[in-house]
Amino acid sequence: MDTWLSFANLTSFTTAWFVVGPLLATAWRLFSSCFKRHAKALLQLVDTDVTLDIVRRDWEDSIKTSDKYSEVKAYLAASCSRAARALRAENAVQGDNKLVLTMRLGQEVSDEFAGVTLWEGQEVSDVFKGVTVRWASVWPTREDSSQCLRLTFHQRHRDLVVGEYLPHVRRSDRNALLGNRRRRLYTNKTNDYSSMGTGSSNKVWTYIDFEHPATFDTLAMHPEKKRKIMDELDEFRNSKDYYNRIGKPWKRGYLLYGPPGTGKSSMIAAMANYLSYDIYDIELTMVPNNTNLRKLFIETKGKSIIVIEDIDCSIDLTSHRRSNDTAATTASANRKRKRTSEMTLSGLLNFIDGIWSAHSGERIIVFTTNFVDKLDPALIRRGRMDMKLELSYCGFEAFMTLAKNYLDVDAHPLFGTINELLQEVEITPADVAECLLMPNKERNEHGVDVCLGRLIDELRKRVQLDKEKKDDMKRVEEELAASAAAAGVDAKASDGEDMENGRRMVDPRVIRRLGRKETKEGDDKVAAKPNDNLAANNGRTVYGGTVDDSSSSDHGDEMKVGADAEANSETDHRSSMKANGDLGGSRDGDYGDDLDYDKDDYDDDDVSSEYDDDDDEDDEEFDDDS
Ligand SMILES: Nc1ncnc2c1ncn2[C@@H]1O[C@H](COP(=O)(O)OP(=O)(O)OP(=O)(O)O)[C@@H](O)[C@H]1O
Repeated sequence: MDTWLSFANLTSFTTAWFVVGPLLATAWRLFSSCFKRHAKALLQLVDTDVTLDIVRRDWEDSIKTSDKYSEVKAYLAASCSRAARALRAENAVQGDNKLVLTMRLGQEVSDEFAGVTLWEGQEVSDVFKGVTVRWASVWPTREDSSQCLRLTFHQRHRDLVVGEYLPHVRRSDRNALLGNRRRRLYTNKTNDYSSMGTGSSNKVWTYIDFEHPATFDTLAMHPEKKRKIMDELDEFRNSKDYYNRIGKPWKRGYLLYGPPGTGKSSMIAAMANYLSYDIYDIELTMVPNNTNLRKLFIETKGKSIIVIEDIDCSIDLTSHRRSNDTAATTASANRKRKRTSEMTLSGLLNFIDGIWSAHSGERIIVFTTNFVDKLDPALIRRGRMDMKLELSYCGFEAFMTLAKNYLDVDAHPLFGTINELLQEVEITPADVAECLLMPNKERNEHGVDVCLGRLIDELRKRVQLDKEKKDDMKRVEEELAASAAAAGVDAKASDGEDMENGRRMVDPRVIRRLGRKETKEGDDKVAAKPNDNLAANNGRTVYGGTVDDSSSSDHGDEMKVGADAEANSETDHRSSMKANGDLGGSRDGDYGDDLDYDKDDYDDDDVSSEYDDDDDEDDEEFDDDS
């Protein structure tokens, strides 16, 4: 009976459970969803914070760290040393042994603004117009792959934070933010980074501290010119609104040109030190194509100087636009072109002032060259290169700066002599500086006299050599003219043309005739080559393509065979004159037969090995276009 009763109870309980269970479950579901809804509303009443993420990259496949991320990071880095526990030490400006502490990402940091700091453990808040905000650095997680700086603030301050605080952070001057952090000198990595991903390890630039001590004070140039450059730089850095108004990217282009040793690199260093900008020194020959160049430019930051030195050697800036101008193409240029990349002039121009140029705030682009005439006019046209600055030989004003820097003298009885000599000869500031360098052993009361005396000796030597060069030049011209007249060719027709860097080219027909050696008609291929590109340069008679200006201190009494100055097949100028001298007694119209070449110096093997290097275009260059 009991068993039956308990069985009946169990059955009714089970039945009841089957009926009541679902009802209970439904009721619970209703209750919990209702509770959750209200709990959420309740929570919102309690938790009033809003978070705003400043992400490192605006979208997944962005190739650039976003500007706002960099700006906020710089803003935070400036004040982190007071709050963050993980710091990074950077060198302070030169001469200052202190370290600049900046934030290491991954730490909660706080910021102080308007003089009030609320500090609570790791969380110090920035107070802006009485409103407190907090910052944190957030690393990517499995759910969210973006790295960001997270700003937390009360929701009722949303308008103030978004409308005023964030613009304030972004506007803050980076110089003030980074305090006296040392400037950086960036250079491009050598790898092909067009295929790189977007991770932070895939950086296209590497850098070192920029420690060049040149300033406008130490730069030797005319004070007025110097003042003008400094004024322009000041105007540029304060012209953000102006550039916005006229709809131009906030950038400025400088072309620095002049002979080696006249201070182009020193000028760039002085500009960077004056503006407190970083320098990005682009080695164009390491950039395989335009895609890589784009990546490089995009990864530069504002407040920087982008430098491309010796632009004429880095990229072929002439042939694309002047394919017919074969005469200006030299053998060495052709070789360099072979080495260079698929990067083009138009690719470069695109980054100077194309649609890619307008990013990341103010920047200065500087090109340097020793040969301004070689550059494509498109590259240096107005608007693209805002200022073309010639750095030239040392004048008296520039010398005075060097004397002050090197010898600490403002006046000296020898200055008058130096002034006179400087007007007679060309000497670079680098060469003057060399004379004024005072070794330890000379540092006594006569040291200044010794250095100035050394400079005067050097200047006098150059005056004498210049005179000799001019005499030689005159004689060569007379001899060429006489030879040409005898050959029935108008030597003046094309000579005097300034084909390259002031070098005088002589009518190729004269050259061909002068150079022909034991040749039959139509068979002058090898024999004519040594002389095909004879050029007279300041008294030097040069066979081949390029005159190396740096060898001008060799004072010109030389004859060279070869495509460029690296060719060391030099011989005494006098022997070349011998060849020319024999021309005078040559037979009518056939000077080649009478040429008395020194076989050792003009051995065919030497000649052909010189020319083997050249490509077809070189031959074109030497073609007689008559
Ligand atoms: N205008 C100048 N003022 C002060 N120093 C100078 C000047 N020009 C040259 N010098 C001295 O000569 C050295 C070489 O100068 P710098 O490298 O600036 O010349 P550059 O024109 O850039 O030469 P290059 O074309 O060969 O690169 C400098 O370290 C500096 O000591």
